Amino acid sequence: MYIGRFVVVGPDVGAYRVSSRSFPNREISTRDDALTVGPTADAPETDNPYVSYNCLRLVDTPTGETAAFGNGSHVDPIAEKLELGYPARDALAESLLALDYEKDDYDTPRIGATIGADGEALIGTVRKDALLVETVEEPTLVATYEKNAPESFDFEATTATEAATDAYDLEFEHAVCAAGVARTDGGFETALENGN
Ligand SMILES: NC(=O)c1ncn([C@@H]2O[C@H](COP(=O)(O)O)[C@@H](O)[C@H]2O)c1NC=O
Repeated sequence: MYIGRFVVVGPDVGAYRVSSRSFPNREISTRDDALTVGPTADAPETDNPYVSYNCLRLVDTPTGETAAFGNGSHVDPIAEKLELGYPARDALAESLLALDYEKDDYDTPRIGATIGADGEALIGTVRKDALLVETVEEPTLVATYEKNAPESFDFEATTATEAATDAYDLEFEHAVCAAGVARTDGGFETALENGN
């Protein structure tokens, strides 16, 4: 089954996977406190505005360090609102709604998630027909296609590295790269899996 990009979160560990039929020549790289999706050196040029972006950011908020991740440029305003002290629900809902679903051939939804220092985790999506933002108590997945509403998901990773590799290895078609994040006693850890 092809479900496109997806996030899994719950509550202490999260992952974001790029699956792509159209733009497989991409990888995740680390830049300061962000993980960034971009083209590999051999990727054909594209003017598609939706394929390069920060997919994960760690930010200091008034309630402690928080992770924000998702499938596009909305990750930045989510992170910035968290830094300003917005509740995660509001940061997700306002940023998803402001940027809205992508204006491409598929009306691709935006998806995102947060994990706070206090263990609070949320997941959300904006589709052409809905805005959904939920608190997560157990591992939960939302994807751009097919599984386009948050659903409980069996995800046993406990570290950032496991989260990235487990997400990358899931059977959903056209895996390209994945990011993982985990809350530890010493703060957040991140990891990436580019399949090479
Ligand atoms: N975030 C991404 O990595 C991303 N990759 C592709 N898209 C969008 O989704 C469309 C379909 O891509 P695909 O056939 O690879 O699922 C692309 O034309 C592009 O507009 C993306 N946008 C949202 O998921």
